Amino acid sequence: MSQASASSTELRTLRRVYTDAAILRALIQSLRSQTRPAIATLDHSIIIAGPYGRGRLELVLDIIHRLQGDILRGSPDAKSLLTAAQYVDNIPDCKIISPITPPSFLQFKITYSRRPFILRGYAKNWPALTHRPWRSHAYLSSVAGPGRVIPVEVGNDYRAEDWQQKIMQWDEYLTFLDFEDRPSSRSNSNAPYMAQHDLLKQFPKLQNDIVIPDYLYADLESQDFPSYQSPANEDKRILNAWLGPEGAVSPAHTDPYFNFYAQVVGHKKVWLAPPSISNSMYSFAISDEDSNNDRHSPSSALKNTSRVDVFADAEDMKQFPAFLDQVVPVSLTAMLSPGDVLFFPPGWWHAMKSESTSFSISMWF
Ligand SMILES: O=C(O)CCC(=O)C(=O)O
Ligand SMILES: [Fe+2]
Repeated sequence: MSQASASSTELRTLRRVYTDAAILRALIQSLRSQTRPAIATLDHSIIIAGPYGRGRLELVLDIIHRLQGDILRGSPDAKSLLTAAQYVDNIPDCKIISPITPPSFLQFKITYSRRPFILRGYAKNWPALTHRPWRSHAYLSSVAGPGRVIPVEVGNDYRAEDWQQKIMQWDEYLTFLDFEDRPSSRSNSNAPYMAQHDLLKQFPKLQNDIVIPDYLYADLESQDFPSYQSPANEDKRILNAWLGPEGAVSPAHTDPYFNFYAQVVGHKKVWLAPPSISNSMYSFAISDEDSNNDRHSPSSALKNTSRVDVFADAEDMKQFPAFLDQVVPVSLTAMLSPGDVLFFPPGWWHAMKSESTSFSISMWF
């Protein structure tokens, strides 16, 4: 190594140490309610150090955005800042999906709808997050009334052999989950997952608790997305609820719709990759072509689902070299907190993992 490159390595190390020290300092300041000094500390890391390090710019901007939200709301939300910070090294080699301020209807229609983005806190004033809280067991039980049943998924995730769908009592299901007003003493990570279910149709009172974003009426130019399909119902949109325990996973897959995905309760880790890398996703469709006589040949329902566990360590992904080479460098990730809304276009690969009891609403259009 030459003298010159040794010193540029040192410089990079210094910039990285400065950046990480600034992030830690800002978090401590925010915990002491020194919100403006915390923003200044983070700005220093941008001005002086770059900031340097994988995902650090996105993280610094995200924390600033949240701190500014705290100033506007007048209350520091140190917990959500810590969640963002803890997250940074969770999934290596992924960029963080940019959080942006809400675009205008036209900006969304013309440019923003082409790529994933996150609107932090966009849904924070929904009744579901304020006075009719979906984080309350008592409220969720009351909107249903007694005797109601719902479909749940049991087993690791829908690729596993022991995976099944069952119908169970809504009230019984709620007792498996930790809610703010009824913390359960037992670990709930083996509870079933109520995934992709039109709960709002079943319990219509819940429809008053959310607000459909205007963006859903943007009538997007879908020819740029070859896999796009218009939802085949009158509303031209499909709403689904996703309620599950910590650890509930949806493996990487694609859907043919645009998606606004709102996080209402708890935290959810999301992973995304663009349609262009589909050939490196080891989907079950490709495995069907490769092996003629696979007795576990999955049904065509899995052809848009990957065999790779995208949340696993790189070590466990060695059997999927094209994924490591082609997908990992372009994949994106984020942690959604209550009130955050994620957007992504049709054909984008996505996987989700609940970090706590989590309740989300997807809006396909
Ligand atoms: O929340 C999840 O587990 C998956 C959500 C999803 O796949 C979707 O909204 O299309
Ligand atoms: Fe999906």
